[in-house]
Order: sequence, then structure tokens, then C-alpha cells
Amino acid sequence: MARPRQSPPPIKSFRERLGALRHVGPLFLLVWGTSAPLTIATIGIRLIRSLLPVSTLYVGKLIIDEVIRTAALPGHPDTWSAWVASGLLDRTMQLILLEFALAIGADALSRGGSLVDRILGIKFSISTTIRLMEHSATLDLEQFEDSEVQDRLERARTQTFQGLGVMGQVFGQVQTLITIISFAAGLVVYAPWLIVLLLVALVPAFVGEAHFNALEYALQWSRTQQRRLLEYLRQTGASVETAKEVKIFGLNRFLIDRFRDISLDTYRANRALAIKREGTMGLLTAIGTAGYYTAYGYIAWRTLTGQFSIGDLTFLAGSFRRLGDLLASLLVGFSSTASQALYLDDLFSFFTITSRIHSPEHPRDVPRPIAIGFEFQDVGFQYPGTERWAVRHLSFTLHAGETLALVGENGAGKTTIVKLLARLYEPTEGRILLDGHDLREYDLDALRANVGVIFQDFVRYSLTAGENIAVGRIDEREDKARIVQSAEQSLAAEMIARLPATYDQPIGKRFSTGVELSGGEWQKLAIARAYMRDAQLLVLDEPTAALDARAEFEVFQRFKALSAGRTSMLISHRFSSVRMADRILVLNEGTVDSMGTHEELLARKGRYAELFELQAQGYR
Ligand SMILES: Nc1ncnc2c1ncn2[C@@H]1O[C@H](COP(=O)(O)OP(=O)(O)OP(=O)(O)O)[C@@H](O)[C@H]1O
Repeated sequence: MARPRQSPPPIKSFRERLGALRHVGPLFLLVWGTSAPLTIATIGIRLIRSLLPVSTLYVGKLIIDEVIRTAALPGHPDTWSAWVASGLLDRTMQLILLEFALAIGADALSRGGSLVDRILGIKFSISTTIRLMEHSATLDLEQFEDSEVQDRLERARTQTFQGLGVMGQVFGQVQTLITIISFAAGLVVYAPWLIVLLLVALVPAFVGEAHFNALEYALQWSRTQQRRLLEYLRQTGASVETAKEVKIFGLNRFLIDRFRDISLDTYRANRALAIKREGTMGLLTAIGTAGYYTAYGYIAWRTLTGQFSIGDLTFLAGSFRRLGDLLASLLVGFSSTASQALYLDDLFSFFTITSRIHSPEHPRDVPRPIAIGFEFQDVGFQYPGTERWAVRHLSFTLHAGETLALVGENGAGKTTIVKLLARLYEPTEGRILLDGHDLREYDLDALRANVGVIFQDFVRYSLTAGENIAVGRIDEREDKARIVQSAEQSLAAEMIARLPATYDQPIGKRFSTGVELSGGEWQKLAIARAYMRDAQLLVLDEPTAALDARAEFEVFQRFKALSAGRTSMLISHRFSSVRMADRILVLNEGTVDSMGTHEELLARKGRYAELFELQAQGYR
């Protein structure tokens, strides 16, 4: 297992980071699309909350001034009841009640706000995940096999549960901004230059924060592959699919050590950055604190000289401290939002990946029945990112209604031919015709609906037995008769009848009620998918390898009988099965070696005869 290569960290300039803020608009639309009422609720609550702090502080100032004024009155009452009776306490009491109401209101709004945000967050994560799944479904096989696309998907996936955070930050900042304006309005009345002092004191912290956010993003970005590898190791070490082999080979220690190694590496990089960040930021924040105490001294002095009341002193000192904190959080928050918006790049950039294999604008109908067949004209194919030709100069015809077997050694190109037939890939050179027209001229979905392929590495769905067959044609999953018939055709019916819940039996060990099947039983289930499909071309790409010789013979005999009138292709390494085909195409290193019936090919005494003889000897 090779260590993932590290991409150079993309440290973005301040401008680029600001540029990422362009995603805030589309993000807002995503959030709004998730739930308009909740979005309105969160904005409304934040608006009200933004004005509460200054109101509370100002009422506090009024209380202090009122208490000092009342205490200084000559000949005030001695007892509590006399105080109340005199009416002198009325205003103080009213003010205290008002502040109490504000405090209760603030608490309630804060709880209500988190509740709304939490619900919105869950809904957002679900709806964005669904969008990601929908978009992933449009991508080509080639793109899935590309590790760069996998990285982007992983980064986008992270955003499905973090994305709302950015929106929350933006809302939070608007809230902070309004609070700041309300506090600043108070300060401007008393001492405007204090605001300038505040700003100057905060700039260094802001710049520092912005710088470290960029470093942090670059670090996370460059570690995407490692994160995927860690996830892979964790899963391989502890999943039902791998448990058997991991135990037999005793791979646990190896996997855990590899996991520890790679996470240590990530941990060290994160720690180094965290230490640098906190150290530097500590110093820069101290500058802001110095600014605050300078202002505090000034306000205290003005109070001593009688220009400010004690109430003013508490209001101003309070305002100033809160304003300092708020400005710092606004500036830092702004820089962090800009950096977080970079992560949104990952989300939105995934949505910009588009498939390369599409239907044409005016597709032709897939002929029914197919009259001529599929013709390969000098087809060559290189897998993306490779120089090697997996197949080249392939020219042959798969006639309508015939059963063609593909034979060749491992890596000869058999599966590649099947993938090209189903347009999972496009030929790099040459073309494939269906009834005289390039495959690219047909509607992609209609073409795929007409091609039923069961691959050697078919998927073992953790679904019921019936559903495992129905996936062959998922919109007919309610058609029980069709499922049962497909199972009978693929010889799976007998095995399903023995399952405790027959067709409704969950299969696979992933969930508690699941029953595990043998390899051959899984294959019979998978082959039934081909019969479920109303496809004109049926392909069995070696899904029978785990069947015993008799079972494979029966499956193929049945396959041939049932595909009468249909075009079919089968791939097998067993010549007893291959010889049943009408014609056999022998492949050698991606090119056609020979083609003919079993008898013709034997008579030619070429590669086919040689391979056949080799296998026959094994049975003597
Ligand atoms: N996704 C892929 N990316 C790059 N190369 C691939 C990919 N799939 C197959 N190849 C290469 O293409 C060649 C042909 O592979 P293919 O799977 O068609 O062989 P095959 O005849 O079906 O072999 P087998 O009998 O082992 O199933 C092989 O050399 C293989 O390494």
C-alpha cells in the first residue's frame, strides 16, 4: 500500500480568500431551500438578540445612577416598609424588573436560537447529502475511478455537515455587527476617539488570525488523501466484509500500526500549527488588551474630574470592554468566515464536475429487435491515466441473436470489451456500431436498459433475497412473479426456498437479521438479475467462477436456452461452458487472436486448441 502522495498545500492569498465569499450567496440559497421558515426564524432571533446587550447595559447604568441619586437624597426613610411607602423605590424597582425581563428574554432567545439552528443543521446535512448523492449518480465510471474525484467527493462530503456552520457564522457576524453599531452609538456620544483606539489595537490580531486560518485550510486540504486512507484502514480493520481475511492473515496489527503511523504524522503537523498559532495570537491579543486598559484609565480619570457619573463609568467601561470583544470577534470571525468559505469551494466545486458520457441531443431509439448486432470497428482503449492499450485494433461483430463466448488469459481485455459495450467507457479510437449506428447516437439510459451485464465482481447488496434480484430492474421490484421467475431461471429459487423468510430474507451479515450465503449462492442470486431485466443483450462476465462445474454447466445451458432470440455474451475460463456458445472470440493481449465455433477453432490448432488441451489435460 503506497503512502498517498501529498499535494502541495494551496496557501491562498487574502484576495482569493475574500473571493471565496462569493459562495455565501449560493450557500444561502441552499440553506433557504432546506427550510425557508427556519431560515427566517434564525435570522429574526439573531436580529432581536443583537440589540439586547446594549439595552441591558444601559438599563444597568440607569439603575446605578438612580440608586446613587436616591441614596444621596436628604432624610430618606429608615425601614423597608417606609421606603416602599415613600414611593422613592418605584423607579429602581421598575428598572430592575426591566433588566430581569431582558435577561430572561435573552436566555429564551438564545435557547430558541440554538434549537432552530440545530434543526436547520440536521435538515441541511440531509438535503445536501442527497444532492451530493444525486450528483455522484450522474458521474461516469471513469470519474469514480479517479482518485482526484474521490478526494473532491470526500471534501464535499465533509461540507454536508460543516457547510451550515459558515452560514451560521455569517448570520452571527451580522448580529455582532448590529450589536457593535448599537454600542458604538453610545460611545460616540461620550468619546468618539475611543473607537479609533479600539480599531488600531485590534488590527494585529485580525491579520494574525487571517494568516493562521489560511495555513490551517492549506494543511487540511493537503491531507485529504491521508484522511481517506485513514478511513479505509479503519474500515478494513473492522468490517464484516474484511473480517475473515484480516483474521486469517493476522492483518490487524499491521492495519493498526499503519493507522497509528499516518495519524501520528497528521497529529504532529496539526500540533505544530496549533502551537505556533496560539503563541503568536497570545502576543497579538495582548496589544488589544493594552488598548482597553488605556481607555479604562481615561474614563476613570474623566469620572474623577466629575465629567462622567458613576453610571456613565460602568456603562462606558462595560461598553468599551464589550465593544472590544465584539470587534475582535467580528474581525476574527470575518477572517474565519472567509477561510471557511474556502471549504465551500470544495462543496461547490464537486457540483461542477460533470460527466463526459452523455446522450446526444437528438438520440435515436434503440432498435427492437436488434437486427444486425454490435460491430467493433478497429476499437482501441486506454484506461484514463495509462499509456497501455487495454485493447487495440479490435474488429469483430456480435451478431444479433447469437451467443458469443470471450476467451483469453487474465488481463486479455474481456471485461474491457463489456464495459465498452455498455458505454461505461468510450473507445479511445475506433467505434462500436449498433445496427449500423455509433453507440454514441443512442440514448444512454435506453442503451444501458438494453444491456444486462452481470460482472464477476457483482455487488452483494445487504438487502432481501427478492430485492437482490429486483435490482436488475428496480422499478419492477413489486412484481413478485417476475422475481420468482428470474430466480427459477437462474437456479436460485431452490436455495431461496430454504431461507427462513424466503424472498423477504435479508441477506448478508451487515445487519442483525441477515443470513450469509455461500459464494455460489450469491452468484445464482446475481445471475437472476440478468433475467429480471428486459435486456436485448445479456452478458455474463464470469459471475459463475464460484459455481461448481455442474452448476456452471447448468447455468450456462439455461442461459443459452433462455437467451434464444436474444444476443448474449459469456465470459468463462471453463471450456466446457465456452464450447456451448455459437461462436468463440479468442483474445490475446487486447487483440483478436481468432474467432469461430469450438470445432473450427480446435481444427485450427492455434491458441484456443492449446488452451483447451491444457485444461483437458488437467481433467485426465
Ligand atoms: N480501471 C482500470 N484502470 C486501469 N487499467 C485497467 C482497469 N481495468 C482493467 N485495466 C487493465 O486493462 C487490461 C484488461 O483488463 P480486463 O479487465 O479487460 O481483463 P480481463 O480479460 O477481463 O481479465 P480477467 O480474466 O482477469 O478478468 C488489464 O491489463 C488491466 O490491468
